[in-house]
Amino acid sequence: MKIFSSVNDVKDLKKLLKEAIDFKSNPYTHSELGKYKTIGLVFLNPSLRTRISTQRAAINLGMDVIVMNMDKDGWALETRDGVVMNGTTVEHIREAAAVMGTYCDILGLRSFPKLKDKEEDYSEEFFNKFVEYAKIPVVSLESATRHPLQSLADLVTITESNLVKPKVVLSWAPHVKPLPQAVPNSFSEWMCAAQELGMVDFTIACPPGYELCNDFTNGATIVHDRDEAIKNADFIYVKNWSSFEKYGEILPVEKDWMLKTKDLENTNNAKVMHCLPVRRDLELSSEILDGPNSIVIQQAGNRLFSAQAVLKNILENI
Ligand SMILES: NCCC[C@H](NC(=O)CCC(=O)O)C(=O)O
Ligand SMILES: NC(=O)OP(=O)(O)O
Repeated sequence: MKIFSSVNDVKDLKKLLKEAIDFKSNPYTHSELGKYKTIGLVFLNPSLRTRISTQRAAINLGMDVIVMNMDKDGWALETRDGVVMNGTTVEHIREAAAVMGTYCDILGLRSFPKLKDKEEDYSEEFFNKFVEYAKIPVVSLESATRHPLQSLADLVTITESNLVKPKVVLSWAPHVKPLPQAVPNSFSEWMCAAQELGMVDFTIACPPGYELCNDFTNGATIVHDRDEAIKNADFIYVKNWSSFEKYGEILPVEKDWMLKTKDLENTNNAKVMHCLPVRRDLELSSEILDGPNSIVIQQAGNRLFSAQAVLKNILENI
């Protein structure tokens, strides 16, 4: 593996899952693999889980880690070609990515979408340019349209339950801010791939107008009635996202979509997931987060072993 930006970069999904699960019981089996290798983690947006789990994953593999908070500590980046840089941007991504590529063996990049221009965000222009100019392996730490390290950890969490073909429901949740579609797109893409392998049964529940881009939902059952969708569910993945159709907008929603304990009555005692950070009692009720059905901490814990499996695969190819 040279680039990790989506499920399409994974040759053998079941093998990668097994590697992640194996690292959970034996984190130091490859502690020499990354000796004298350095990963640079470049953040254009905030992060808690991705930052720390990827650092720890690299350390477990014997790597050195450099973190660059580009948004706070770097020069303002220009991404457009052919412009005279007489405004606020100081350094072009052509030089910035190329230079970081000479200092590191692997780079990780977090860059959220701007949510203004659908075409610009969905072309993954920023991530792709970074890959092109860095000229070394790059791992997505969440890009404009996907969050593959999160989705791998999500699939690890579902797989380690050992349920046979569990019913998994991605359930839209309310929020006060327009959030990216990256997490739900990516979760859906990975669940659709897992469904093709017979591993899960996958449904998306969202209010009308909140349907995700078709490119990510191939094979998913899509419904607008949340209560119907979660009947007999084994896992409910709660997440807010802004509208794809009316790009980046928050649309009026009739019903109360925040999941509460009583909503779990007709489920198969569903485990509740969320990528975090979560806004309590806005996106998800505290009674669920603090109750026995929440597995959000276990899910976040699996970020470490998922990142480790991905870095192992990249290190084996450089
Ligand atoms: N990396 C995990 C999710 C990141 C982002 N959440 C946020 O921006 C939350 C912001 C807030 O709640 O104000 C998202 O949903 O894509
Ligand atoms: N879930 C997740 O990616 O969290 P951070 O944004 O804190 O990294």
